[in-house]
Amino acid sequence: MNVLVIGGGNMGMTYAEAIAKSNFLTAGSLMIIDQSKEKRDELRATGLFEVHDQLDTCLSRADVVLIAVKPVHAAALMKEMKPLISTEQLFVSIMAGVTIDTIKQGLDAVKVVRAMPNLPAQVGLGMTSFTGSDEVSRLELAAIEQLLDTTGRSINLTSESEIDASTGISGSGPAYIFYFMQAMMDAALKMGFDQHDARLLVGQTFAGAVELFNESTLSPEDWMERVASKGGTTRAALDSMDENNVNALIQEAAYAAFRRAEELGKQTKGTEAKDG
Ligand SMILES: NC(=O)C1=CN([C@@H]2O[C@H](COP(=O)(O)OP(=O)(O)OC[C@H]3O[C@@H](n4cnc5c(N)ncnc54)[C@H](OP(=O)(O)O)[C@@H]3O)[C@@H](O)[C@H]2O)C=CC1
Ligand SMILES: O=C(O)[C@@H]1CCC=N1
Repeated sequence: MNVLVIGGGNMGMTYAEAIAKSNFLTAGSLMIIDQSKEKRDELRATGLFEVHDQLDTCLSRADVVLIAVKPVHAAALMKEMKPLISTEQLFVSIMAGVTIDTIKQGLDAVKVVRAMPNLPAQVGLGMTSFTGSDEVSRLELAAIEQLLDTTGRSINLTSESEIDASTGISGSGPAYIFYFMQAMMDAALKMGFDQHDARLLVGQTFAGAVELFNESTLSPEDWMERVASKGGTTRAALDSMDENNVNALIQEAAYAAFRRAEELGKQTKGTEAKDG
């Protein structure tokens, strides 16, 4: 199977590296293209894949095409791709919000998988949700699942609305964790720790808590109870968060991302995306 990744930014590069380092493809069957010369030089320096400057040297050779450009660039890219593709090819888009119908129409393609990965894919701990158009066979979907799993774990969802929802949880989610970490680091710095120690205290606390959660079937709430002694320090912190409605605010943030994914879907329908 020949795979072409279009867009060698954060996610495209991550996928290309993960696929190249896995045993999923035979040597020489992974190609990547980016519009920026600087990115192409960076990609060539890895020595892991064939790097292309032009679609006409690589697109028609690909069985699977992974589209990893920003939603705002989708329309222009699809216009460029359309004369070069065939209906046998399978297109996997990781663009937030951009719907399967938009891609089918934009490319005149039939086999489309829409996927939503996340950045921890860079360290093999990615979480990707995906769904395919009716024309994608079970066998093809299973092969795509294997491809996506080179970056971590995946979940096959049944509707695009669930893909938009998962964008608000796992796609954008790593940034919420970093937001929380930044707030904890800010507090540590205010308490007098230096940058190095604040980073260690926060990083190891997150790593430990996540490990406990993943190694058990307990809920986060159960774990909170195990940390909080009656009348103790943790209860003071948790009460403060509850009084300030932090849970509701985090949920609202996740919904904001979900709604933005839906908006991007509408904006990219048949026209150029406005932003994103
Ligand atoms: N970052 C993340 O955590 C996640 C991102 N995504 C999705 O992944 C996609 C990519 O995001 P990300 O990697 O962060 O974005 P980046 O901007 O880092 O990467 C996109 C790359 O594609 C290049 N590009 C744009 N148009 C073309 C074209 N026509 N042909 C070839 N290359 C092109 C861009 O070049 P230039 O810089 O010159 O524009 C850029 O190098 C987005 O659609 C996003 O929604 C999904 C989940 C998580
Ligand atoms: O912020 C974004 O639009 C992309 C999609 C999910 C994570 N990053």
